[in-house]
Amino acid sequence: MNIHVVNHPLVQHKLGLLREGDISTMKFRQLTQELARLLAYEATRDFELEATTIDGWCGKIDIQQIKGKKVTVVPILRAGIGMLDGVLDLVPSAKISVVGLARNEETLEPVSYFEKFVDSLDERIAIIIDPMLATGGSMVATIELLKRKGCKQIKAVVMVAAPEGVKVVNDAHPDVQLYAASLDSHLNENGYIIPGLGDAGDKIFGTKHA
Ligand SMILES: O=P(O)(O)OC[C@H]1O[C@H](OP(=O)(O)OP(=O)(O)O)[C@H](O)[C@@H]1O
Ligand SMILES: O=c1cc[nH]c(=O)[nH]1
Ligand SMILES: [Mg+2]
Repeated sequence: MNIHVVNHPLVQHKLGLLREGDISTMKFRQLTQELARLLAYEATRDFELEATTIDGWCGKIDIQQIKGKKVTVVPILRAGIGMLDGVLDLVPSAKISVVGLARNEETLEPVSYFEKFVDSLDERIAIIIDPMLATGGSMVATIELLKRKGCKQIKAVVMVAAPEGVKVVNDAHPDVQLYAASLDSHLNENGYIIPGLGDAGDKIFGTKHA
């Protein structure tokens, strides 16, 4: 299975806290931001550097800077918004493209309701963010929208992934690199990740039901 599971102690500790059954909206949101920041750190690890010379305090000095490529962060609505500020903390100049998808609760198919992309996607690295990769339907739909717009380099950062969804994404788009805090056990009969987090969108937005 082609997925990079980030085993850093901070990531695993925060993920454990996130799994608490009756977690508050505030705590879930805060931990989601913190995890997003740590996962973004890993997902940007292979960004290319180039040498350049600047005027330092003691004269010319050689420094390293990230090479040319521009970044677009792509939150999948709604839940992906919960990770956005954490990722932008590390890539503050990134432009934001938005994809609105909601899973039909019976068919589990993603239903599209919004999309707005930044320009020059053929020159950008796209970092898709969504807390949950379950059947993989929403992720594949987003990757396909980006590729149709010319995007050639795509990474996807999720907090929790199910093996079923990872396989679907790997099979359809083997070029897309996946990053997660956990590869969980399986999906239940309602398409929820086990042990998972429950409904991440509801928990981030405070619409969670009893
Ligand atoms: O891998 P999949 O089976 O497609 O499921 C994952 C999707 O489901 C959730 O969103 P949801 O549709 O609940 O919408 P929300 O973010 O508005 O809560 C989640 O945030 C993903 O986008
Ligand atoms: O477990 C899941 C599956 C889909 N969406 C969620 O928010 N959680
Ligand atoms: Mg969604």
